[in-house]
Amino acid sequence: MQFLVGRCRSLYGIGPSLFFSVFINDERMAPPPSSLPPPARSSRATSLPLESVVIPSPSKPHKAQPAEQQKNNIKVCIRIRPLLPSDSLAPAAADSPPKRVTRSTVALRTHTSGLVTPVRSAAVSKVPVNSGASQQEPAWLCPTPQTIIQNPHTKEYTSRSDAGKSEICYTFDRVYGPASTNEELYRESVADVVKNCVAGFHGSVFAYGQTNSGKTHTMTGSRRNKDDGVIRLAVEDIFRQIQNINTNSPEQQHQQQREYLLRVSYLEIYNEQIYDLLAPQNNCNPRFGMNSNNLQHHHLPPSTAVRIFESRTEGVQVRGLREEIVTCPQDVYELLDVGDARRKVGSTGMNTSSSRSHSVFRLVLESRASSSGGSIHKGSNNGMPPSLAPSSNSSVASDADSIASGRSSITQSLGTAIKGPVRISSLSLVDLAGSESVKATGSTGVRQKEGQYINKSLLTLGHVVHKLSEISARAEKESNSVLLPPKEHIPYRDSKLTRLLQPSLGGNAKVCIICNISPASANVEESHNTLKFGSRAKTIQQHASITEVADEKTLLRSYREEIEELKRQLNEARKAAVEVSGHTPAIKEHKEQLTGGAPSSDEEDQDDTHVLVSAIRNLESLILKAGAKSSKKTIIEKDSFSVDGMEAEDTFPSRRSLDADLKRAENADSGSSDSVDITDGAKNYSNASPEEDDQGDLLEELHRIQGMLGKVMKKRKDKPSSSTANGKKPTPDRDEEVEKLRIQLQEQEITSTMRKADSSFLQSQLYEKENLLKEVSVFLVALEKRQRALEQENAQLKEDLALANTLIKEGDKAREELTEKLAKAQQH
Ligand SMILES: Nc1ncnc2c1ncn2[C@@H]1O[C@H](COP(=O)(O)OP(=O)(O)OP(=O)(O)O)[C@@H](O)[C@H]1O
Repeated sequence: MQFLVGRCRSLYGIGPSLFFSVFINDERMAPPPSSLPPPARSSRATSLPLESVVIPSPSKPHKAQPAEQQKNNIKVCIRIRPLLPSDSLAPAAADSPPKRVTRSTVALRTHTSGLVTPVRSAAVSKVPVNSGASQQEPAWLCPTPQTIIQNPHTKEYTSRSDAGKSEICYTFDRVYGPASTNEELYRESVADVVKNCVAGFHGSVFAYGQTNSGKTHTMTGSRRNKDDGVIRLAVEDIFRQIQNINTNSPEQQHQQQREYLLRVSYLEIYNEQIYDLLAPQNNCNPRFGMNSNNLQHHHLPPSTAVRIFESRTEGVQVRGLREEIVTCPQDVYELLDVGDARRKVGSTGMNTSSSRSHSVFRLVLESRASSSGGSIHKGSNNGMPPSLAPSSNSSVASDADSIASGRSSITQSLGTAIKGPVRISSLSLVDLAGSESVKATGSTGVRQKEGQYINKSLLTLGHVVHKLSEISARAEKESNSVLLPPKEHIPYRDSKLTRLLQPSLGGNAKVCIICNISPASANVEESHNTLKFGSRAKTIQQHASITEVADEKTLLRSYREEIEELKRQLNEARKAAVEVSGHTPAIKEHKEQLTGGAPSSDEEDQDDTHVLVSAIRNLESLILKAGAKSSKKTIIEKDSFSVDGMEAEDTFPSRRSLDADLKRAENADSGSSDSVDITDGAKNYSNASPEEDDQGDLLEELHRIQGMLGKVMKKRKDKPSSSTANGKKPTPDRDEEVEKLRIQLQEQEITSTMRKADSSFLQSQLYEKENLLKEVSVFLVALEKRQRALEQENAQLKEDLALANTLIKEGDKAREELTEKLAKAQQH
């Protein structure tokens, strides 16, 4: 299995028009590509739209899953946090007079699993329970791992609407008690969504609940206590799963070998504005020099506002949102640190570090079968294609040869693989801000305003869930499967939160909703609301399907093709150089005489080739071999990264080590003053605005290598012949002729390489312009139509006006006549 990664980030979107969703059972695989409908558009991969991140949108109505299966696509679990000392100090609790509730015959037992059960037979003395947190009883009991009931001792805290009911028992997929751990919750409730996501299904995990109920603790965990939250556990799990895919039996291995490309984004919705938590600002790009040590809140620039919009063809998109390509958990953790530090947090009367925004961390996985027939992995280099074999300094020529000879086998095997469908899935991990009452939090001013925005968006989420559950219930009643999108209006557009979550709630994702509740009796009413929300969400029926893209519009494929093209170019250049300068023994001999054994230009050329080979290897190294074990939470950064996966990469090389590797390859050639400025891209990158960055940093990477290729050619052209440099007379005509030929050839190579680079660049430009033109012409047509309609309206209005004027005149005349008549009559 391979793992395809990149060192640059990209803003990048793929419109659903280019997608098709293939309904398949969870266990079954998608139909073969041949049965897939043709792509809506096709173009070179390099001309991908780079300006927006597409939120996977609900698929078009398609054949429905059986209702039972649809229900299983949404899992709801409850988590009760432990009682905190602050619970007794919360304003709501403080507001209510301490009630002397006495225990009678029911005692509680907290099991090691966190389950809290009543022990009915126990004789318990009567003690007040609301006189302090330590003496408080939890307001909730979990008689079974799936049920939750309110502690009968806290009935007086129940709202009037629920008070009449004898015992409200809620049932969920799983209820976690106060002693439960993040890891346990992850393993039992979330891991399945993540597993499915690696298999190609979209997935979403939400933490929902009132403020101070433990959502952030669940999703983010506590670094201080080394207690990872769901997000980190999911990230680690995804990488582990990708690695482990190869550890199956050889037969399965053959079927399952896939390469993956992962990218992440992180946003927050604060006061109904979307902010990019990973946006680089003021040279503070997370990719350059940012590490967890300098992530003090006050050192970080604020996040950047981005825009959400929805088009009929492209679905929900976030324009300007940054996506980072990641190669190992460590990469993701660094980004998470950046985002978490930027997220808006404030102190309220209920929570000293209350999230003031909803956050959405999103991981997109592109994957495809890495070979068809497995030929890509067969060969002499431990089963790897020659181009992926490890190299040493002494094997420059053989490396280049490897690249050359590997070409045919790669293009053969990739020829089919590149054309194969690319599977795209996303995992959204959402930490919602908590609902809060002004009375309970005691918020004023900014905090109060934030609270209003939070409540409003959560209210809309509640409406959406309510509507969806109604639709599902009706469909079930009619024993129909739900067809999406439903015809009824669902108020997704009423808040940014629901617009963003639309694909997860009304789309085709597998969802896990974690409802966090507080154990404090003062919060019983809010907890009931949360449980009701969870119960409703549980009834939603949801499709889950794998999305596969048949055309070229994926980052994965675009990357692959560019690498192949680069290798081809290098191979051509090298072959030509060998033909001219190295392969005629007589010339070689003569040159040796002239140079007296000093390094010849051939050797220098070989050095250049080595630089190129290293550079290409760096690109190639973006294709990582997985399959080896990664030690838990310990991702070792390797200084030099071998691209041979069979040489046991015990871990994923981090983006930083890849960067360093590439830099080394670049620096190896830094002596020349006429060098193509290969660092420009990086400089521009760190200073560029997100919009500028949109223009394909990935391609920049590839073009950089192309630039290096050009540079080597140029150097060869400019370089005086080695014999001259050596102070020996370049007498023989033959040698001059050879030199001349060499120069001519190099010129041709340069021209051809540049042309190819230009052509690919121009092609992408052309495509963009064409698209723009299309949009403009559509707009113009609409405008013209509108103009014609307006002109017609205008003409009609003129006619009406003329008519009205005539009528007025006639009226005036009639009035005058009447006036005259009246005057006459009066005279008489
Ligand atoms: N399972 C748990 N174990 C220990 N402490 C917890 C647990 N869950 C929550 N807490 C603690 O409870 C407090 C509130 O948790 P947290 O900030 O995660 O709540 P929240 O629901 O995210 O609140 P808000 O919506 O205001 O951001 C924190 O001090 C946190 O450490």
